[in-house]
Amino acid sequence: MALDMRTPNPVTANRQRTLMSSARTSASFDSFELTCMIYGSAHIVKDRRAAFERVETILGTRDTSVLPSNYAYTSREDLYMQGLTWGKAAIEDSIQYQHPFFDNSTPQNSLANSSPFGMTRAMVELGIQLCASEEQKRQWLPLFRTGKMIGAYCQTELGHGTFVRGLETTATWDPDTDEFVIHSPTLSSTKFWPGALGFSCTHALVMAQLVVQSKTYGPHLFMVQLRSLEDGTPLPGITLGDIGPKMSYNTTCNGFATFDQVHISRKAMLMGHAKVTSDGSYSGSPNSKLIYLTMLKVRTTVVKSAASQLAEAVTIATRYSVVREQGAGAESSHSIEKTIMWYKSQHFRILTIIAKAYAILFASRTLDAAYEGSREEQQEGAFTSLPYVHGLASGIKAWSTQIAADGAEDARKCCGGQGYLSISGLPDKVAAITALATLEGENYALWQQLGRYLFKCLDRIAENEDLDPRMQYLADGYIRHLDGINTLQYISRPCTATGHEFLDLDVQLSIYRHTALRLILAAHTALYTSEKPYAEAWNDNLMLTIAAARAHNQYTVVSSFISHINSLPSTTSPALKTVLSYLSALFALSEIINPQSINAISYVEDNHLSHAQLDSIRDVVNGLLEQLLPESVALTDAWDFTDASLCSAIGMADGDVYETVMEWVKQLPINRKAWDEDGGVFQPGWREMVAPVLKGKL
Ligand SMILES: Cc1cc2nc3c(=O)[nH]c(=O)nc-3n(C[C@H](O)[C@H](O)[C@H](O)COP(=O)(O)OP(=O)(O)OC[C@H]3O[C@@H](n4cnc5c(N)ncnc54)[C@H](O)[C@@H]3O)c2cc1C
Repeated sequence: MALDMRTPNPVTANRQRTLMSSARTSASFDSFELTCMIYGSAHIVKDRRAAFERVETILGTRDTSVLPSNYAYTSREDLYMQGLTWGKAAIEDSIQYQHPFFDNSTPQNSLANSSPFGMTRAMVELGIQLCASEEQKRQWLPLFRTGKMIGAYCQTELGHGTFVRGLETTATWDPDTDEFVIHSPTLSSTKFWPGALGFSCTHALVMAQLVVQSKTYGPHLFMVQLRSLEDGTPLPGITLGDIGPKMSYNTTCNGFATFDQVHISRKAMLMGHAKVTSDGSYSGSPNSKLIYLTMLKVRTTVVKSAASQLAEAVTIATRYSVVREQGAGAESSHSIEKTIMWYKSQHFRILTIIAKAYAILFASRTLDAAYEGSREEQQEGAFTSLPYVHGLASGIKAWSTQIAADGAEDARKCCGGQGYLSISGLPDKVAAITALATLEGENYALWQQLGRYLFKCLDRIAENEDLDPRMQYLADGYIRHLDGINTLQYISRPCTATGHEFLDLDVQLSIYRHTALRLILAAHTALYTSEKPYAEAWNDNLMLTIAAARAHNQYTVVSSFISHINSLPSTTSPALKTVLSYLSALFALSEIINPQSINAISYVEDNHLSHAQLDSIRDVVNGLLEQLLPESVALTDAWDFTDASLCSAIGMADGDVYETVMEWVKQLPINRKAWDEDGGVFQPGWREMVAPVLKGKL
């Protein structure tokens, strides 16, 4: 007997479709207006939709009744070939139609480096733009932009990731040939992890220790050809391979590379900042941090990706939650089943995750603006705002990727058993988001970088020196005492708000400001009053430093959310403004009362908020949840994800969960073989393993 594989996706109304439709129509605002706000304009939304439609049509993924191939064919080789297939479709579309939609993210809304072609745009072209000379840009950019060269960004080694200065690969200038020799001197210097390095790229930007006339100048970037452009084989002296299956990102070939005395032209060193001339003289970069500009810029992209990937996960969970029904148990008066969204715990989890996705989106805009401002300043040869931007990017990247990973995992749990199915799309999305906490600056290293910047600000305040204007709240927050080592003092003003006053944005900001000022000074004092050597004192106080950095970041993020809402264009509809301001308040207040938020305890540990005030905040949050419940589906629809890109049997826009789950499950190769060939049982397993057990032939 064969399973019916051709069940069409029913278009007739079923209960789930009806529930979805009413959840969607309950919104008070037009989700398209929010879509335009997310992506920039109606024109961009139209072009973006067209790009997705073209690529999804080529890939054949728009027919959602067909089981997506990534759930059917899952070997290492299969997944890599699928990544090549959709990566090729995306890059060809971008080149033909000259658009940026797949520059930093894939047709599945994942970060572009999960495509074998993705590193070219996302990091290599960027590295060239930021670190190469004008001549080098003219030479390389057109080749990468037209697909004539495919890139990887090779920094991490088997032995070193976070500690970039500890990289061991060397680039030694050879005076006899006026070339650099790229070499891997140890096993631990093997380049390990770079996306596309395994089998897809032709060239790589390689981070190596520059050695000129026996002097080491630290890590610099070099353009190295790795493979023959004719047949893809590695060039002499270079060994390349794949690093194997990963939690996610299996559609690309993260790889390893070793170099055995590989000669490259001197002009292959990226010489936009530091230079080596033909007589072996070295001139350094005007600012030592410029070598890391590519990573800084990519961090801004990672933050945007964290927002959209979290939005993807919560879109699936929201859609499932408004169509999935469960009763509350025999002892409950709710004998009639309710959609799971009705239960307050689900309602709280889903809506706070939605709020976090928007908080990250708006924080990313603040970061982008600061980054662009700093770039303009750098074009004029000034670097004064670079430390601020570096601190800002460190905090927002570490925070956003952590809450996106935690939020996506909770969104998955919100879908119960079905969320554990691969075909829900959630396991892979959760695993992909988790990588963001590690790549482009490991989060715990980044918290420390922000902490270091904050302490420098406090030192400047103590010395009565100017701060970046965006850090003025620190200068305003402390009183200077000119005697003793602890020269700064924070005078705390207790929070006096009650009831609905917590909806006041200034009240919310003042709570966050108080906590930041208190924790930054506490960490600074602990560090500077320690009698241990600095490195030991730093390590002893690391958790205080991280708490301080997190508190400052929370203040920045809440300020950014509020200021974006305050500066919405005058054309924004009142309904949308209201919904976004509720969302901002939900974000700010739920972080304080939710015991699962990392910082929750810091808002109450000094009694700045009393027990009664916490109860008031809980009431206000409950009110916000009620207001926002009818908006849930529209708030996630606004991200404009296609069904094909969500690739989720339980997250279809039309709510058709059960039909899709069963259609896809029936098409799994293991079921097809069992039903089409073996009479409803998987014969190899039954014959060789189950039957002998049954027949006692152990
Ligand atoms: C999906 C993915 C794609 C990647 N793509 C690329 C790529 O294209 N190119 C590339 O070059 N690399 C790539 N990487 C590698 C990535 O950049 C590194 O994994 C990252 O920099 C972290 O380094 P590590 O793995 O050596 O971790 P480690 O530095 O060994 O960190 C391990 C643990 O030690 C802790 N730790 C380390 N140092 C400190 C410290 N000073 N203080 C406190 N705690 C510390 C960290 O917090 C972490 O918990 C990729 C990684 C992933 C997961």
